[in-house]
Amino acid sequence: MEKGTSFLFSGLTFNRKKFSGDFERFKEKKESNDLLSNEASLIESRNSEMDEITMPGKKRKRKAMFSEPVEGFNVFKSSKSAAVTEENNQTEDEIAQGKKELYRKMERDALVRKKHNIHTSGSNVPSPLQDFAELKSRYGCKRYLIRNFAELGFKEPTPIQRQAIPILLSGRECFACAPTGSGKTLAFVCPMLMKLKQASKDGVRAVIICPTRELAAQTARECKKLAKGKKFYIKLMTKQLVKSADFSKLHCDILISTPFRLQFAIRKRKLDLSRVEYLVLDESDKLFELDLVEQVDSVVKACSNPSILRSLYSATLPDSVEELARTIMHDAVRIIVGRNEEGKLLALRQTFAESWNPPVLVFVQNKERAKELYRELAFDNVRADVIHADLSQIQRENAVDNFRAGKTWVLIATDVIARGMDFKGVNCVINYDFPDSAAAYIHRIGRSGRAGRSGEAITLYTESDVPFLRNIANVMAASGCDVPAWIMSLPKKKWKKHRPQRDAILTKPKDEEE
Ligand SMILES: Nc1ncnc2c1ncn2[C@@H]1O[C@H](COP(=O)(O)OP(=O)(O)OP(=O)(O)O)[C@@H](O)[C@H]1O
Repeated sequence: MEKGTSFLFSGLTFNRKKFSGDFERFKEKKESNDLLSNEASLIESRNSEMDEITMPGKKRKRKAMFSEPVEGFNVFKSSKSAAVTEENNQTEDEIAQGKKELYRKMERDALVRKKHNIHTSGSNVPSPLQDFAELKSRYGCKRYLIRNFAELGFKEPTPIQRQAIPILLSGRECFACAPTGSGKTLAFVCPMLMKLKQASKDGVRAVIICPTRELAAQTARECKKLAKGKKFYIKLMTKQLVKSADFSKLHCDILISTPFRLQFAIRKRKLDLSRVEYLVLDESDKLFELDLVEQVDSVVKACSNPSILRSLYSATLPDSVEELARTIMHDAVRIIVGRNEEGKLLALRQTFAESWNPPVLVFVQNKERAKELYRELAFDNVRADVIHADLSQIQRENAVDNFRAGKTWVLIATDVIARGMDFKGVNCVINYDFPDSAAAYIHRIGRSGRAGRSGEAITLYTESDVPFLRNIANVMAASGCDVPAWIMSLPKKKWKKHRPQRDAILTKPKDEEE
């Protein structure tokens, strides 16, 4: 999955002739984009200064410089001294100053990305947000939105919000991979509200497609909360609406729907999506699965406005999704946030904060990780306990007794220590660390729903586990799970005790450790 293909969407292969229409429209957008603040415009104009400085008649040179992946400090790798020409009227000092400022900005951006574990690829990626206040200073964000963030208790943007919002506000398309619960909804709703500015009666202007009705309803609720105080027409495509609305008269700024209902409305009810300016595909990995992809495709086609801005969000980014994304997007930026271990902790926290059904048994790879996870959950007031090999037999038995008696709701364990222990009435098993064999997987999930009761099993995985996903797919399918098609199409791999080196389970930044 991680390809290190930093030149993805970089524009190196951009065919100007073929996409001349798009090229023109991006140019237009840039000129008419009145949301860009002074600072952003300054950056834009500086970039175009560099454009002129480095490349009169030498476009490749400029591309090499701006296509470099802006990650870590690699940004300076290919920065070459600029050629000075007679054609521009700048002095060498001015050019040097401009370059210096540009490098400073790139360094600042790289630091923010590094701190928040944001990885981007694509050309000329807009700077990530340092805080919500920048939305106002850089993009002229209206007060109601900032006020709503404060009322909802959002103090600072989450990593995906830091990077996706400026990209979309700069008129660029993006596809983003960020863990569950990382605030993706706000990441696409905020720029949408800012760009739409105010309610209009010009037909549907923005569409958000979600794979399930529940998610669509939740997104509509979030959207309304974020738009509070501003009269936008935000509509959820309910069964009622799809059957009875007169779509020719429907006032709708933002329409949120499943692909099925949208496709139905387009085909049978003459819903016109030709004016849609923003299209969001949420949970795109699910949307691109076989049973939905055709419906999604017809919606994407119906959104025929040539100036449309598309963005795509997902908690996983399998190659198949990335390939499909590429077919519908132009010069998009790829954002990957909080990959791996960090994402797992976030997902677990969200599960415990939202909907869960204790008692829950959580499996990790070794005793060190069991202790680390226990320390993290202890902060969240989750009634958790842990059993590991450093505890005495009595301590372990007490932990299990408390779990059985309902005094603790979450028990963290390793495979070894859990072997032979009877955990009756476990409602959910969470494989926090991917099992190291199919037998371990069966053993773990067999702990839930015993004696005829139904149970739930959640398995979290990171990139290093992906090659082994297929190995548990059959067991998942046999226990009634809907296994995504892309997992079924992976090759089976020999297990060889899959216990990868994982980052520690730790939310405290490393530089704060004593
Ligand atoms: N900047 C923020 N600060 C604090 N909380 C936030 C912020 N942005 C969003 N949230 C909250 O975080 C929670 C998760 O957000 P959201 O549902 O958008 O995540 P998600 O990435 O879309 O997850 P999922 O994949 O499950 O849909 C929500 O309760 C939301 O209100």
